[in-house]
Amino acid sequence: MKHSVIKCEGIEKTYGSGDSAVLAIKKADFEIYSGETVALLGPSGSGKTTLITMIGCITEPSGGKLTLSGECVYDSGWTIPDTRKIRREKIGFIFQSHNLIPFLNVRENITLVPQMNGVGVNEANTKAVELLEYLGVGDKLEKMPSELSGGQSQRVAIARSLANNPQIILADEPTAALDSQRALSVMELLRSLAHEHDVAIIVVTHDERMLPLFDRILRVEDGVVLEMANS
Ligand SMILES: Nc1ncnc2c1ncn2[C@@H]1O[C@H](COP(=O)(O)OP(=O)(O)OP(=O)(O)O)[C@@H](O)[C@H]1O
Repeated sequence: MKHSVIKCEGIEKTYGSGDSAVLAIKKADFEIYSGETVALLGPSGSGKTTLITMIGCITEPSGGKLTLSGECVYDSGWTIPDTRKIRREKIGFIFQSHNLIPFLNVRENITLVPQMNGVGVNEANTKAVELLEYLGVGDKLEKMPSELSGGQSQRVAIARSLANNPQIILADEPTAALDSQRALSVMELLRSLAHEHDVAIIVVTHDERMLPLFDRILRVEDGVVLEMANS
């Protein structure tokens, strides 16, 4: 059954203060459920990165309330002692450039966070193999990031984001560096992941061709978050 994974109530963000203050996100109210894929659209500077980094407990909001999988994490201030713990346990991040650690091989890149969370080496390795196979790059386990193509790196980055069994995946233009065929297959993969594993996925994208693959579309205009009809 669907349950609420991300709940924003009047979440907002102002950078700076006084004359130089920038109101990057104006009181946003929305809820995202397990299994949903949500596109986050909007022009450059409209506030998309600010919004997903607040949801990812990286950027501290300036006000409102944020609840992740039923746990209130921000209510006019962080309500949890360690935001890193929430990130490690609940959230997977995928960035525009894959951000793999260059001096660790694929397996080590994927097992790093689970091991920090206390998962044993063998269990973490088994999971890494499983994920890479699921993502079609099972043969890259012992390769270094420099030996992978762009599409393969992005698949490994997706495997890494899934290694801690997150309830939420936040992706900032994950397909920007890929040609349209590979971009489409990465997006299809994310979509089936959401549906099969009940993960909520938010993807910042500028690519209109991807929109039919999303369940919902949110648009940020000048800091205002709006729900759009997905036709
Ligand atoms: N650390 C910061 N300090 C001050 N202002 C900031 C900071 N980060 C972002 N801003 C401002 O907040 C607004 C929203 O920025 P944000 O990066 O969230 O937009 P975006 O929609 O992600 O843009 P893009 O598509 O170009 O990445 C912009 O006016 C930006 O200049």
